[in-house]
Amino acid sequence: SSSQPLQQPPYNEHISIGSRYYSLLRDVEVMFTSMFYTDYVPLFGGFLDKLNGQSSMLERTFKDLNAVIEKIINDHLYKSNLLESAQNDDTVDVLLGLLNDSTFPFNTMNHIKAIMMNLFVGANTISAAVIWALAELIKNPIPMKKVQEEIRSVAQNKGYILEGDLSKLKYFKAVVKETFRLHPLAPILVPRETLQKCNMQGYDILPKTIVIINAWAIQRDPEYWKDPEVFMPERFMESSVELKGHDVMSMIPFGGGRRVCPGYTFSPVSLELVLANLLYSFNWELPDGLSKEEIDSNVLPGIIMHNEKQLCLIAKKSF
Ligand code: HEM
Repeated sequence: SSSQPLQQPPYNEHISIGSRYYSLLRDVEVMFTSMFYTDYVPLFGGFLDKLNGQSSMLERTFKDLNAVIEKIINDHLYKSNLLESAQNDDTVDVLLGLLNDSTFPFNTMNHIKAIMMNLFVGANTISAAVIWALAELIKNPIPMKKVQEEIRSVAQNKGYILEGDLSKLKYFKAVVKETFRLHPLAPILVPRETLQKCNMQGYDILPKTIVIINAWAIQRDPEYWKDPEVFMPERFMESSVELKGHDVMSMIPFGGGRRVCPGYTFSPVSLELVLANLLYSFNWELPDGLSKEEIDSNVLPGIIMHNEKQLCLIAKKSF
């Protein structure tokens, strides 16, 4: 990360967060999983990365990301000079409050920028999960009907679903799990390095070997899942399988162990609240001329699995 001091306003005026935000998110996601020759052939790889444009793409993406993060930080610093009360503090205000706090080990501006980058990349997961769930439900009208009936009977005429309602939505929770099973958002977990020699299925794995874990394949393994390609939330109704990654052989949408996704604690609730309210408030239909067979399950390149073609549905107010 950059060690340059933050710029004073007016700063980086060419960056309008609104216009660059979404394309930057995509570029950052792609960069995270791009292959760089220099990682494998340190001597000549840099030259090849320059030749194929990877290095300049990385530099440009980093520069823009840094500029967006600095703009957000500056806006917050400027705002907190105007407002004395901490009443409206958000995550960035809290992080800035830790600057130079000697009791906190990650207290420099670069640490704060790095934490913000993690949040920035993580933020796109919730919307991706909502879209996968809606795509599966529109393709499967029986689960769609069942889940909407359950949500509407719990919410009754209240007009919305609150966090406290979620624990009563057993079938809905099964829909969420089934969505994560078929569409793990980060299918190739964070790479691991072996500490000691081990043997897996007859293969000797030496210490310091990079191991890639394919959650997508694990969650569609016919040895653990009946009809693995079929969207069938019922499979989770009587099952003790959780999202947290205790069942490493069958279900790890948030990874597991020391590198488990730190968003695990709050992401499921955020996603469930958004999805449950969308299913409660609207009936969903395909636009004229589009059949459910045409809904795309292909994914874009990058660290998070997004549909290649945008999902386009018609929402009709249900009450
Ligand atoms: C539905 C939502 C999400 C899913 C399915 C998801 C999934 C994952 C997975 C599978 C990993 C790799 C874990 C491993 O290798 O064991 C991961 C890592 C990570 N996630 Fe998430 N994530 C989600 C939301 C978020 C959010 C909202 C944030 C940030 C606010 C976030 C931040 C991170 C970070 C920083 C890592 C890297 C952790 C490390 O390397 O130690 N994630 N996530």
